[in-house]
Amino acid sequence: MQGLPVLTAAAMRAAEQAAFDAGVPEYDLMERAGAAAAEVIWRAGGRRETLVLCGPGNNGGDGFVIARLLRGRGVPVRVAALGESRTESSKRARGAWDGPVESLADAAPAAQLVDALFGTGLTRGLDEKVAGKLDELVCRASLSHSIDLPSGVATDDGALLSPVPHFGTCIALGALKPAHLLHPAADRFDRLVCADIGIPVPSAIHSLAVPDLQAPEPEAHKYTRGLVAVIGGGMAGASLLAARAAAHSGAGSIRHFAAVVAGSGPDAIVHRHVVAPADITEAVSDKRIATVLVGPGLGRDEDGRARMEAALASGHRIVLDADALTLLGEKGRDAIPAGAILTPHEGEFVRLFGDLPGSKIDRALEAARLTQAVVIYKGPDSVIAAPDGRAAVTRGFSSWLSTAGTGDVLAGLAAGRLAVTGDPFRAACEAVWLHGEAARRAGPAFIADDLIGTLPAAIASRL
Ligand SMILES: NC(=O)C1=CN([C@@H]2O[C@H](COP(=O)(O)OP(=O)(O)OC[C@H]3O[C@@H](n4cnc5c(N)ncnc54)[C@H](OP(=O)(O)O)[C@@H]3O)[C@@H](O)[C@H]2O)[C@@H](O)CC1
Ligand SMILES: [K+]
Repeated sequence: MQGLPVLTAAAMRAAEQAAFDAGVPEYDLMERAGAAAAEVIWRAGGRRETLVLCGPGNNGGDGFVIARLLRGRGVPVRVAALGESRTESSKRARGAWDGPVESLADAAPAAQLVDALFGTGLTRGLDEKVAGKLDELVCRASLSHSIDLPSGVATDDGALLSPVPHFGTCIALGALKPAHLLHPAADRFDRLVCADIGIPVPSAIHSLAVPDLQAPEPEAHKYTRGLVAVIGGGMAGASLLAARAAAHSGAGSIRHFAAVVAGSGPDAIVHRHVVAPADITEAVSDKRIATVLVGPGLGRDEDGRARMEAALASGHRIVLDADALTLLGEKGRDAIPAGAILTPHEGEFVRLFGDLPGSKIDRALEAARLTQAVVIYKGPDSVIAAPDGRAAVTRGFSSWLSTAGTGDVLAGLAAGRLAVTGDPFRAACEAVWLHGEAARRAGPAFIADDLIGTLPAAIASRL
């Protein structure tokens, strides 16, 4: 279950170099990249009048190849360049274009715009005039495509180095780059297409794959399918929401221990009103428990702390969320057991790990390495990172997920899938995907409870 590989600029250059070393002529790669991108543009735009903007590097070289191939298909194409071509391959591609080359500053808009100004070689923001001209031309086109990356984004962390217009399509070449998935760059285009350029692109980082799920074995019973214990505190609504998500995750049996009496929940969940933290110890001593979830509705007081300690001491596989993460931030992350799943949002992440350097992917991977836990670093671009260096990054999930209680649902799903699979990274990836798919099916303006209702259909779609 792998998504598309994600490579940094340096990793992509290394993959290209390996191809050159294996005998692939350098210019061939540019022709392949240009041909793959031209195909995508042709399918979208047909014979629409097209303006291709070409920068000084190899991204610009791709642009010249695209222009030539589209013209060969009868598309009326104009080319506008930002200065001279500086690399050998881009000079060759420019030489093979036998039409005129306008200057970018003077270029008039066209119905279709192709941005081949800068790709992975961009090291600083675009000049104000260039950024302004690009914005104008993109806004005046009815179709716009950025080649490899929208010009102005930082390849490796998704930052905007200068203002970047909003493109219709981004055509990634050879592999995804972090900026295709990480915000704010990932929000600068609607549609993402990854064009194959025929070279191996090895990476431990992928876009989040659509999972393959299995129905229970014929001999399965409620314990073999996984018993999840959800430990709540004084705010039983949050832990009940998590328990309900776990109950619809595929796990076989759910127990919910809250310090206060929860509102009505499905009778299939065993609810127990457990007030004294010592009684939590007894409640989680059942050897049949596959996974413990602690955090949603826990509270950050002494009582919450004692309940979390009891959960940690149980020795079961554990998912730590919400208040448990904040309490661990105070207690020290050494208390996190190896093999746990952590589900921090931005604030909880910083409280636990401080200001780690690098992209969101780098930070998630470092957090996973430090704790030997699987980290679901939540946000519009959630990153799931494993201690062994694997990571999966989401794209395009519903922005309606930014509502109260959805984190509790995700935590319950993670606990449920961990109980089913016994594999923290796989469970975390499946949970995040199911959460996003349940949200897609719930449509706009849903509340967290609605996700419980769409979960069975989300699961059914992957059986
Ligand atoms: N390698 C391959 O074979 C293949 C690569 N492929 C393609 O190559 C792309 C990477 O190409 P690339 O490395 O040449 O970098 P690119 O993004 O074109 O720009 C670098 C140039 O821009 C300049 N520059 C930077 N910032 C600037 C600024 N703000 N304002 C002005 N100038 C600025 C910088 O100059 P310098 O920083 O040295 O001053 C340099 O001249 C990649 O995304 C993909 O599209 C595909 O064809 C597949 C085969
Ligand atoms: K570009």
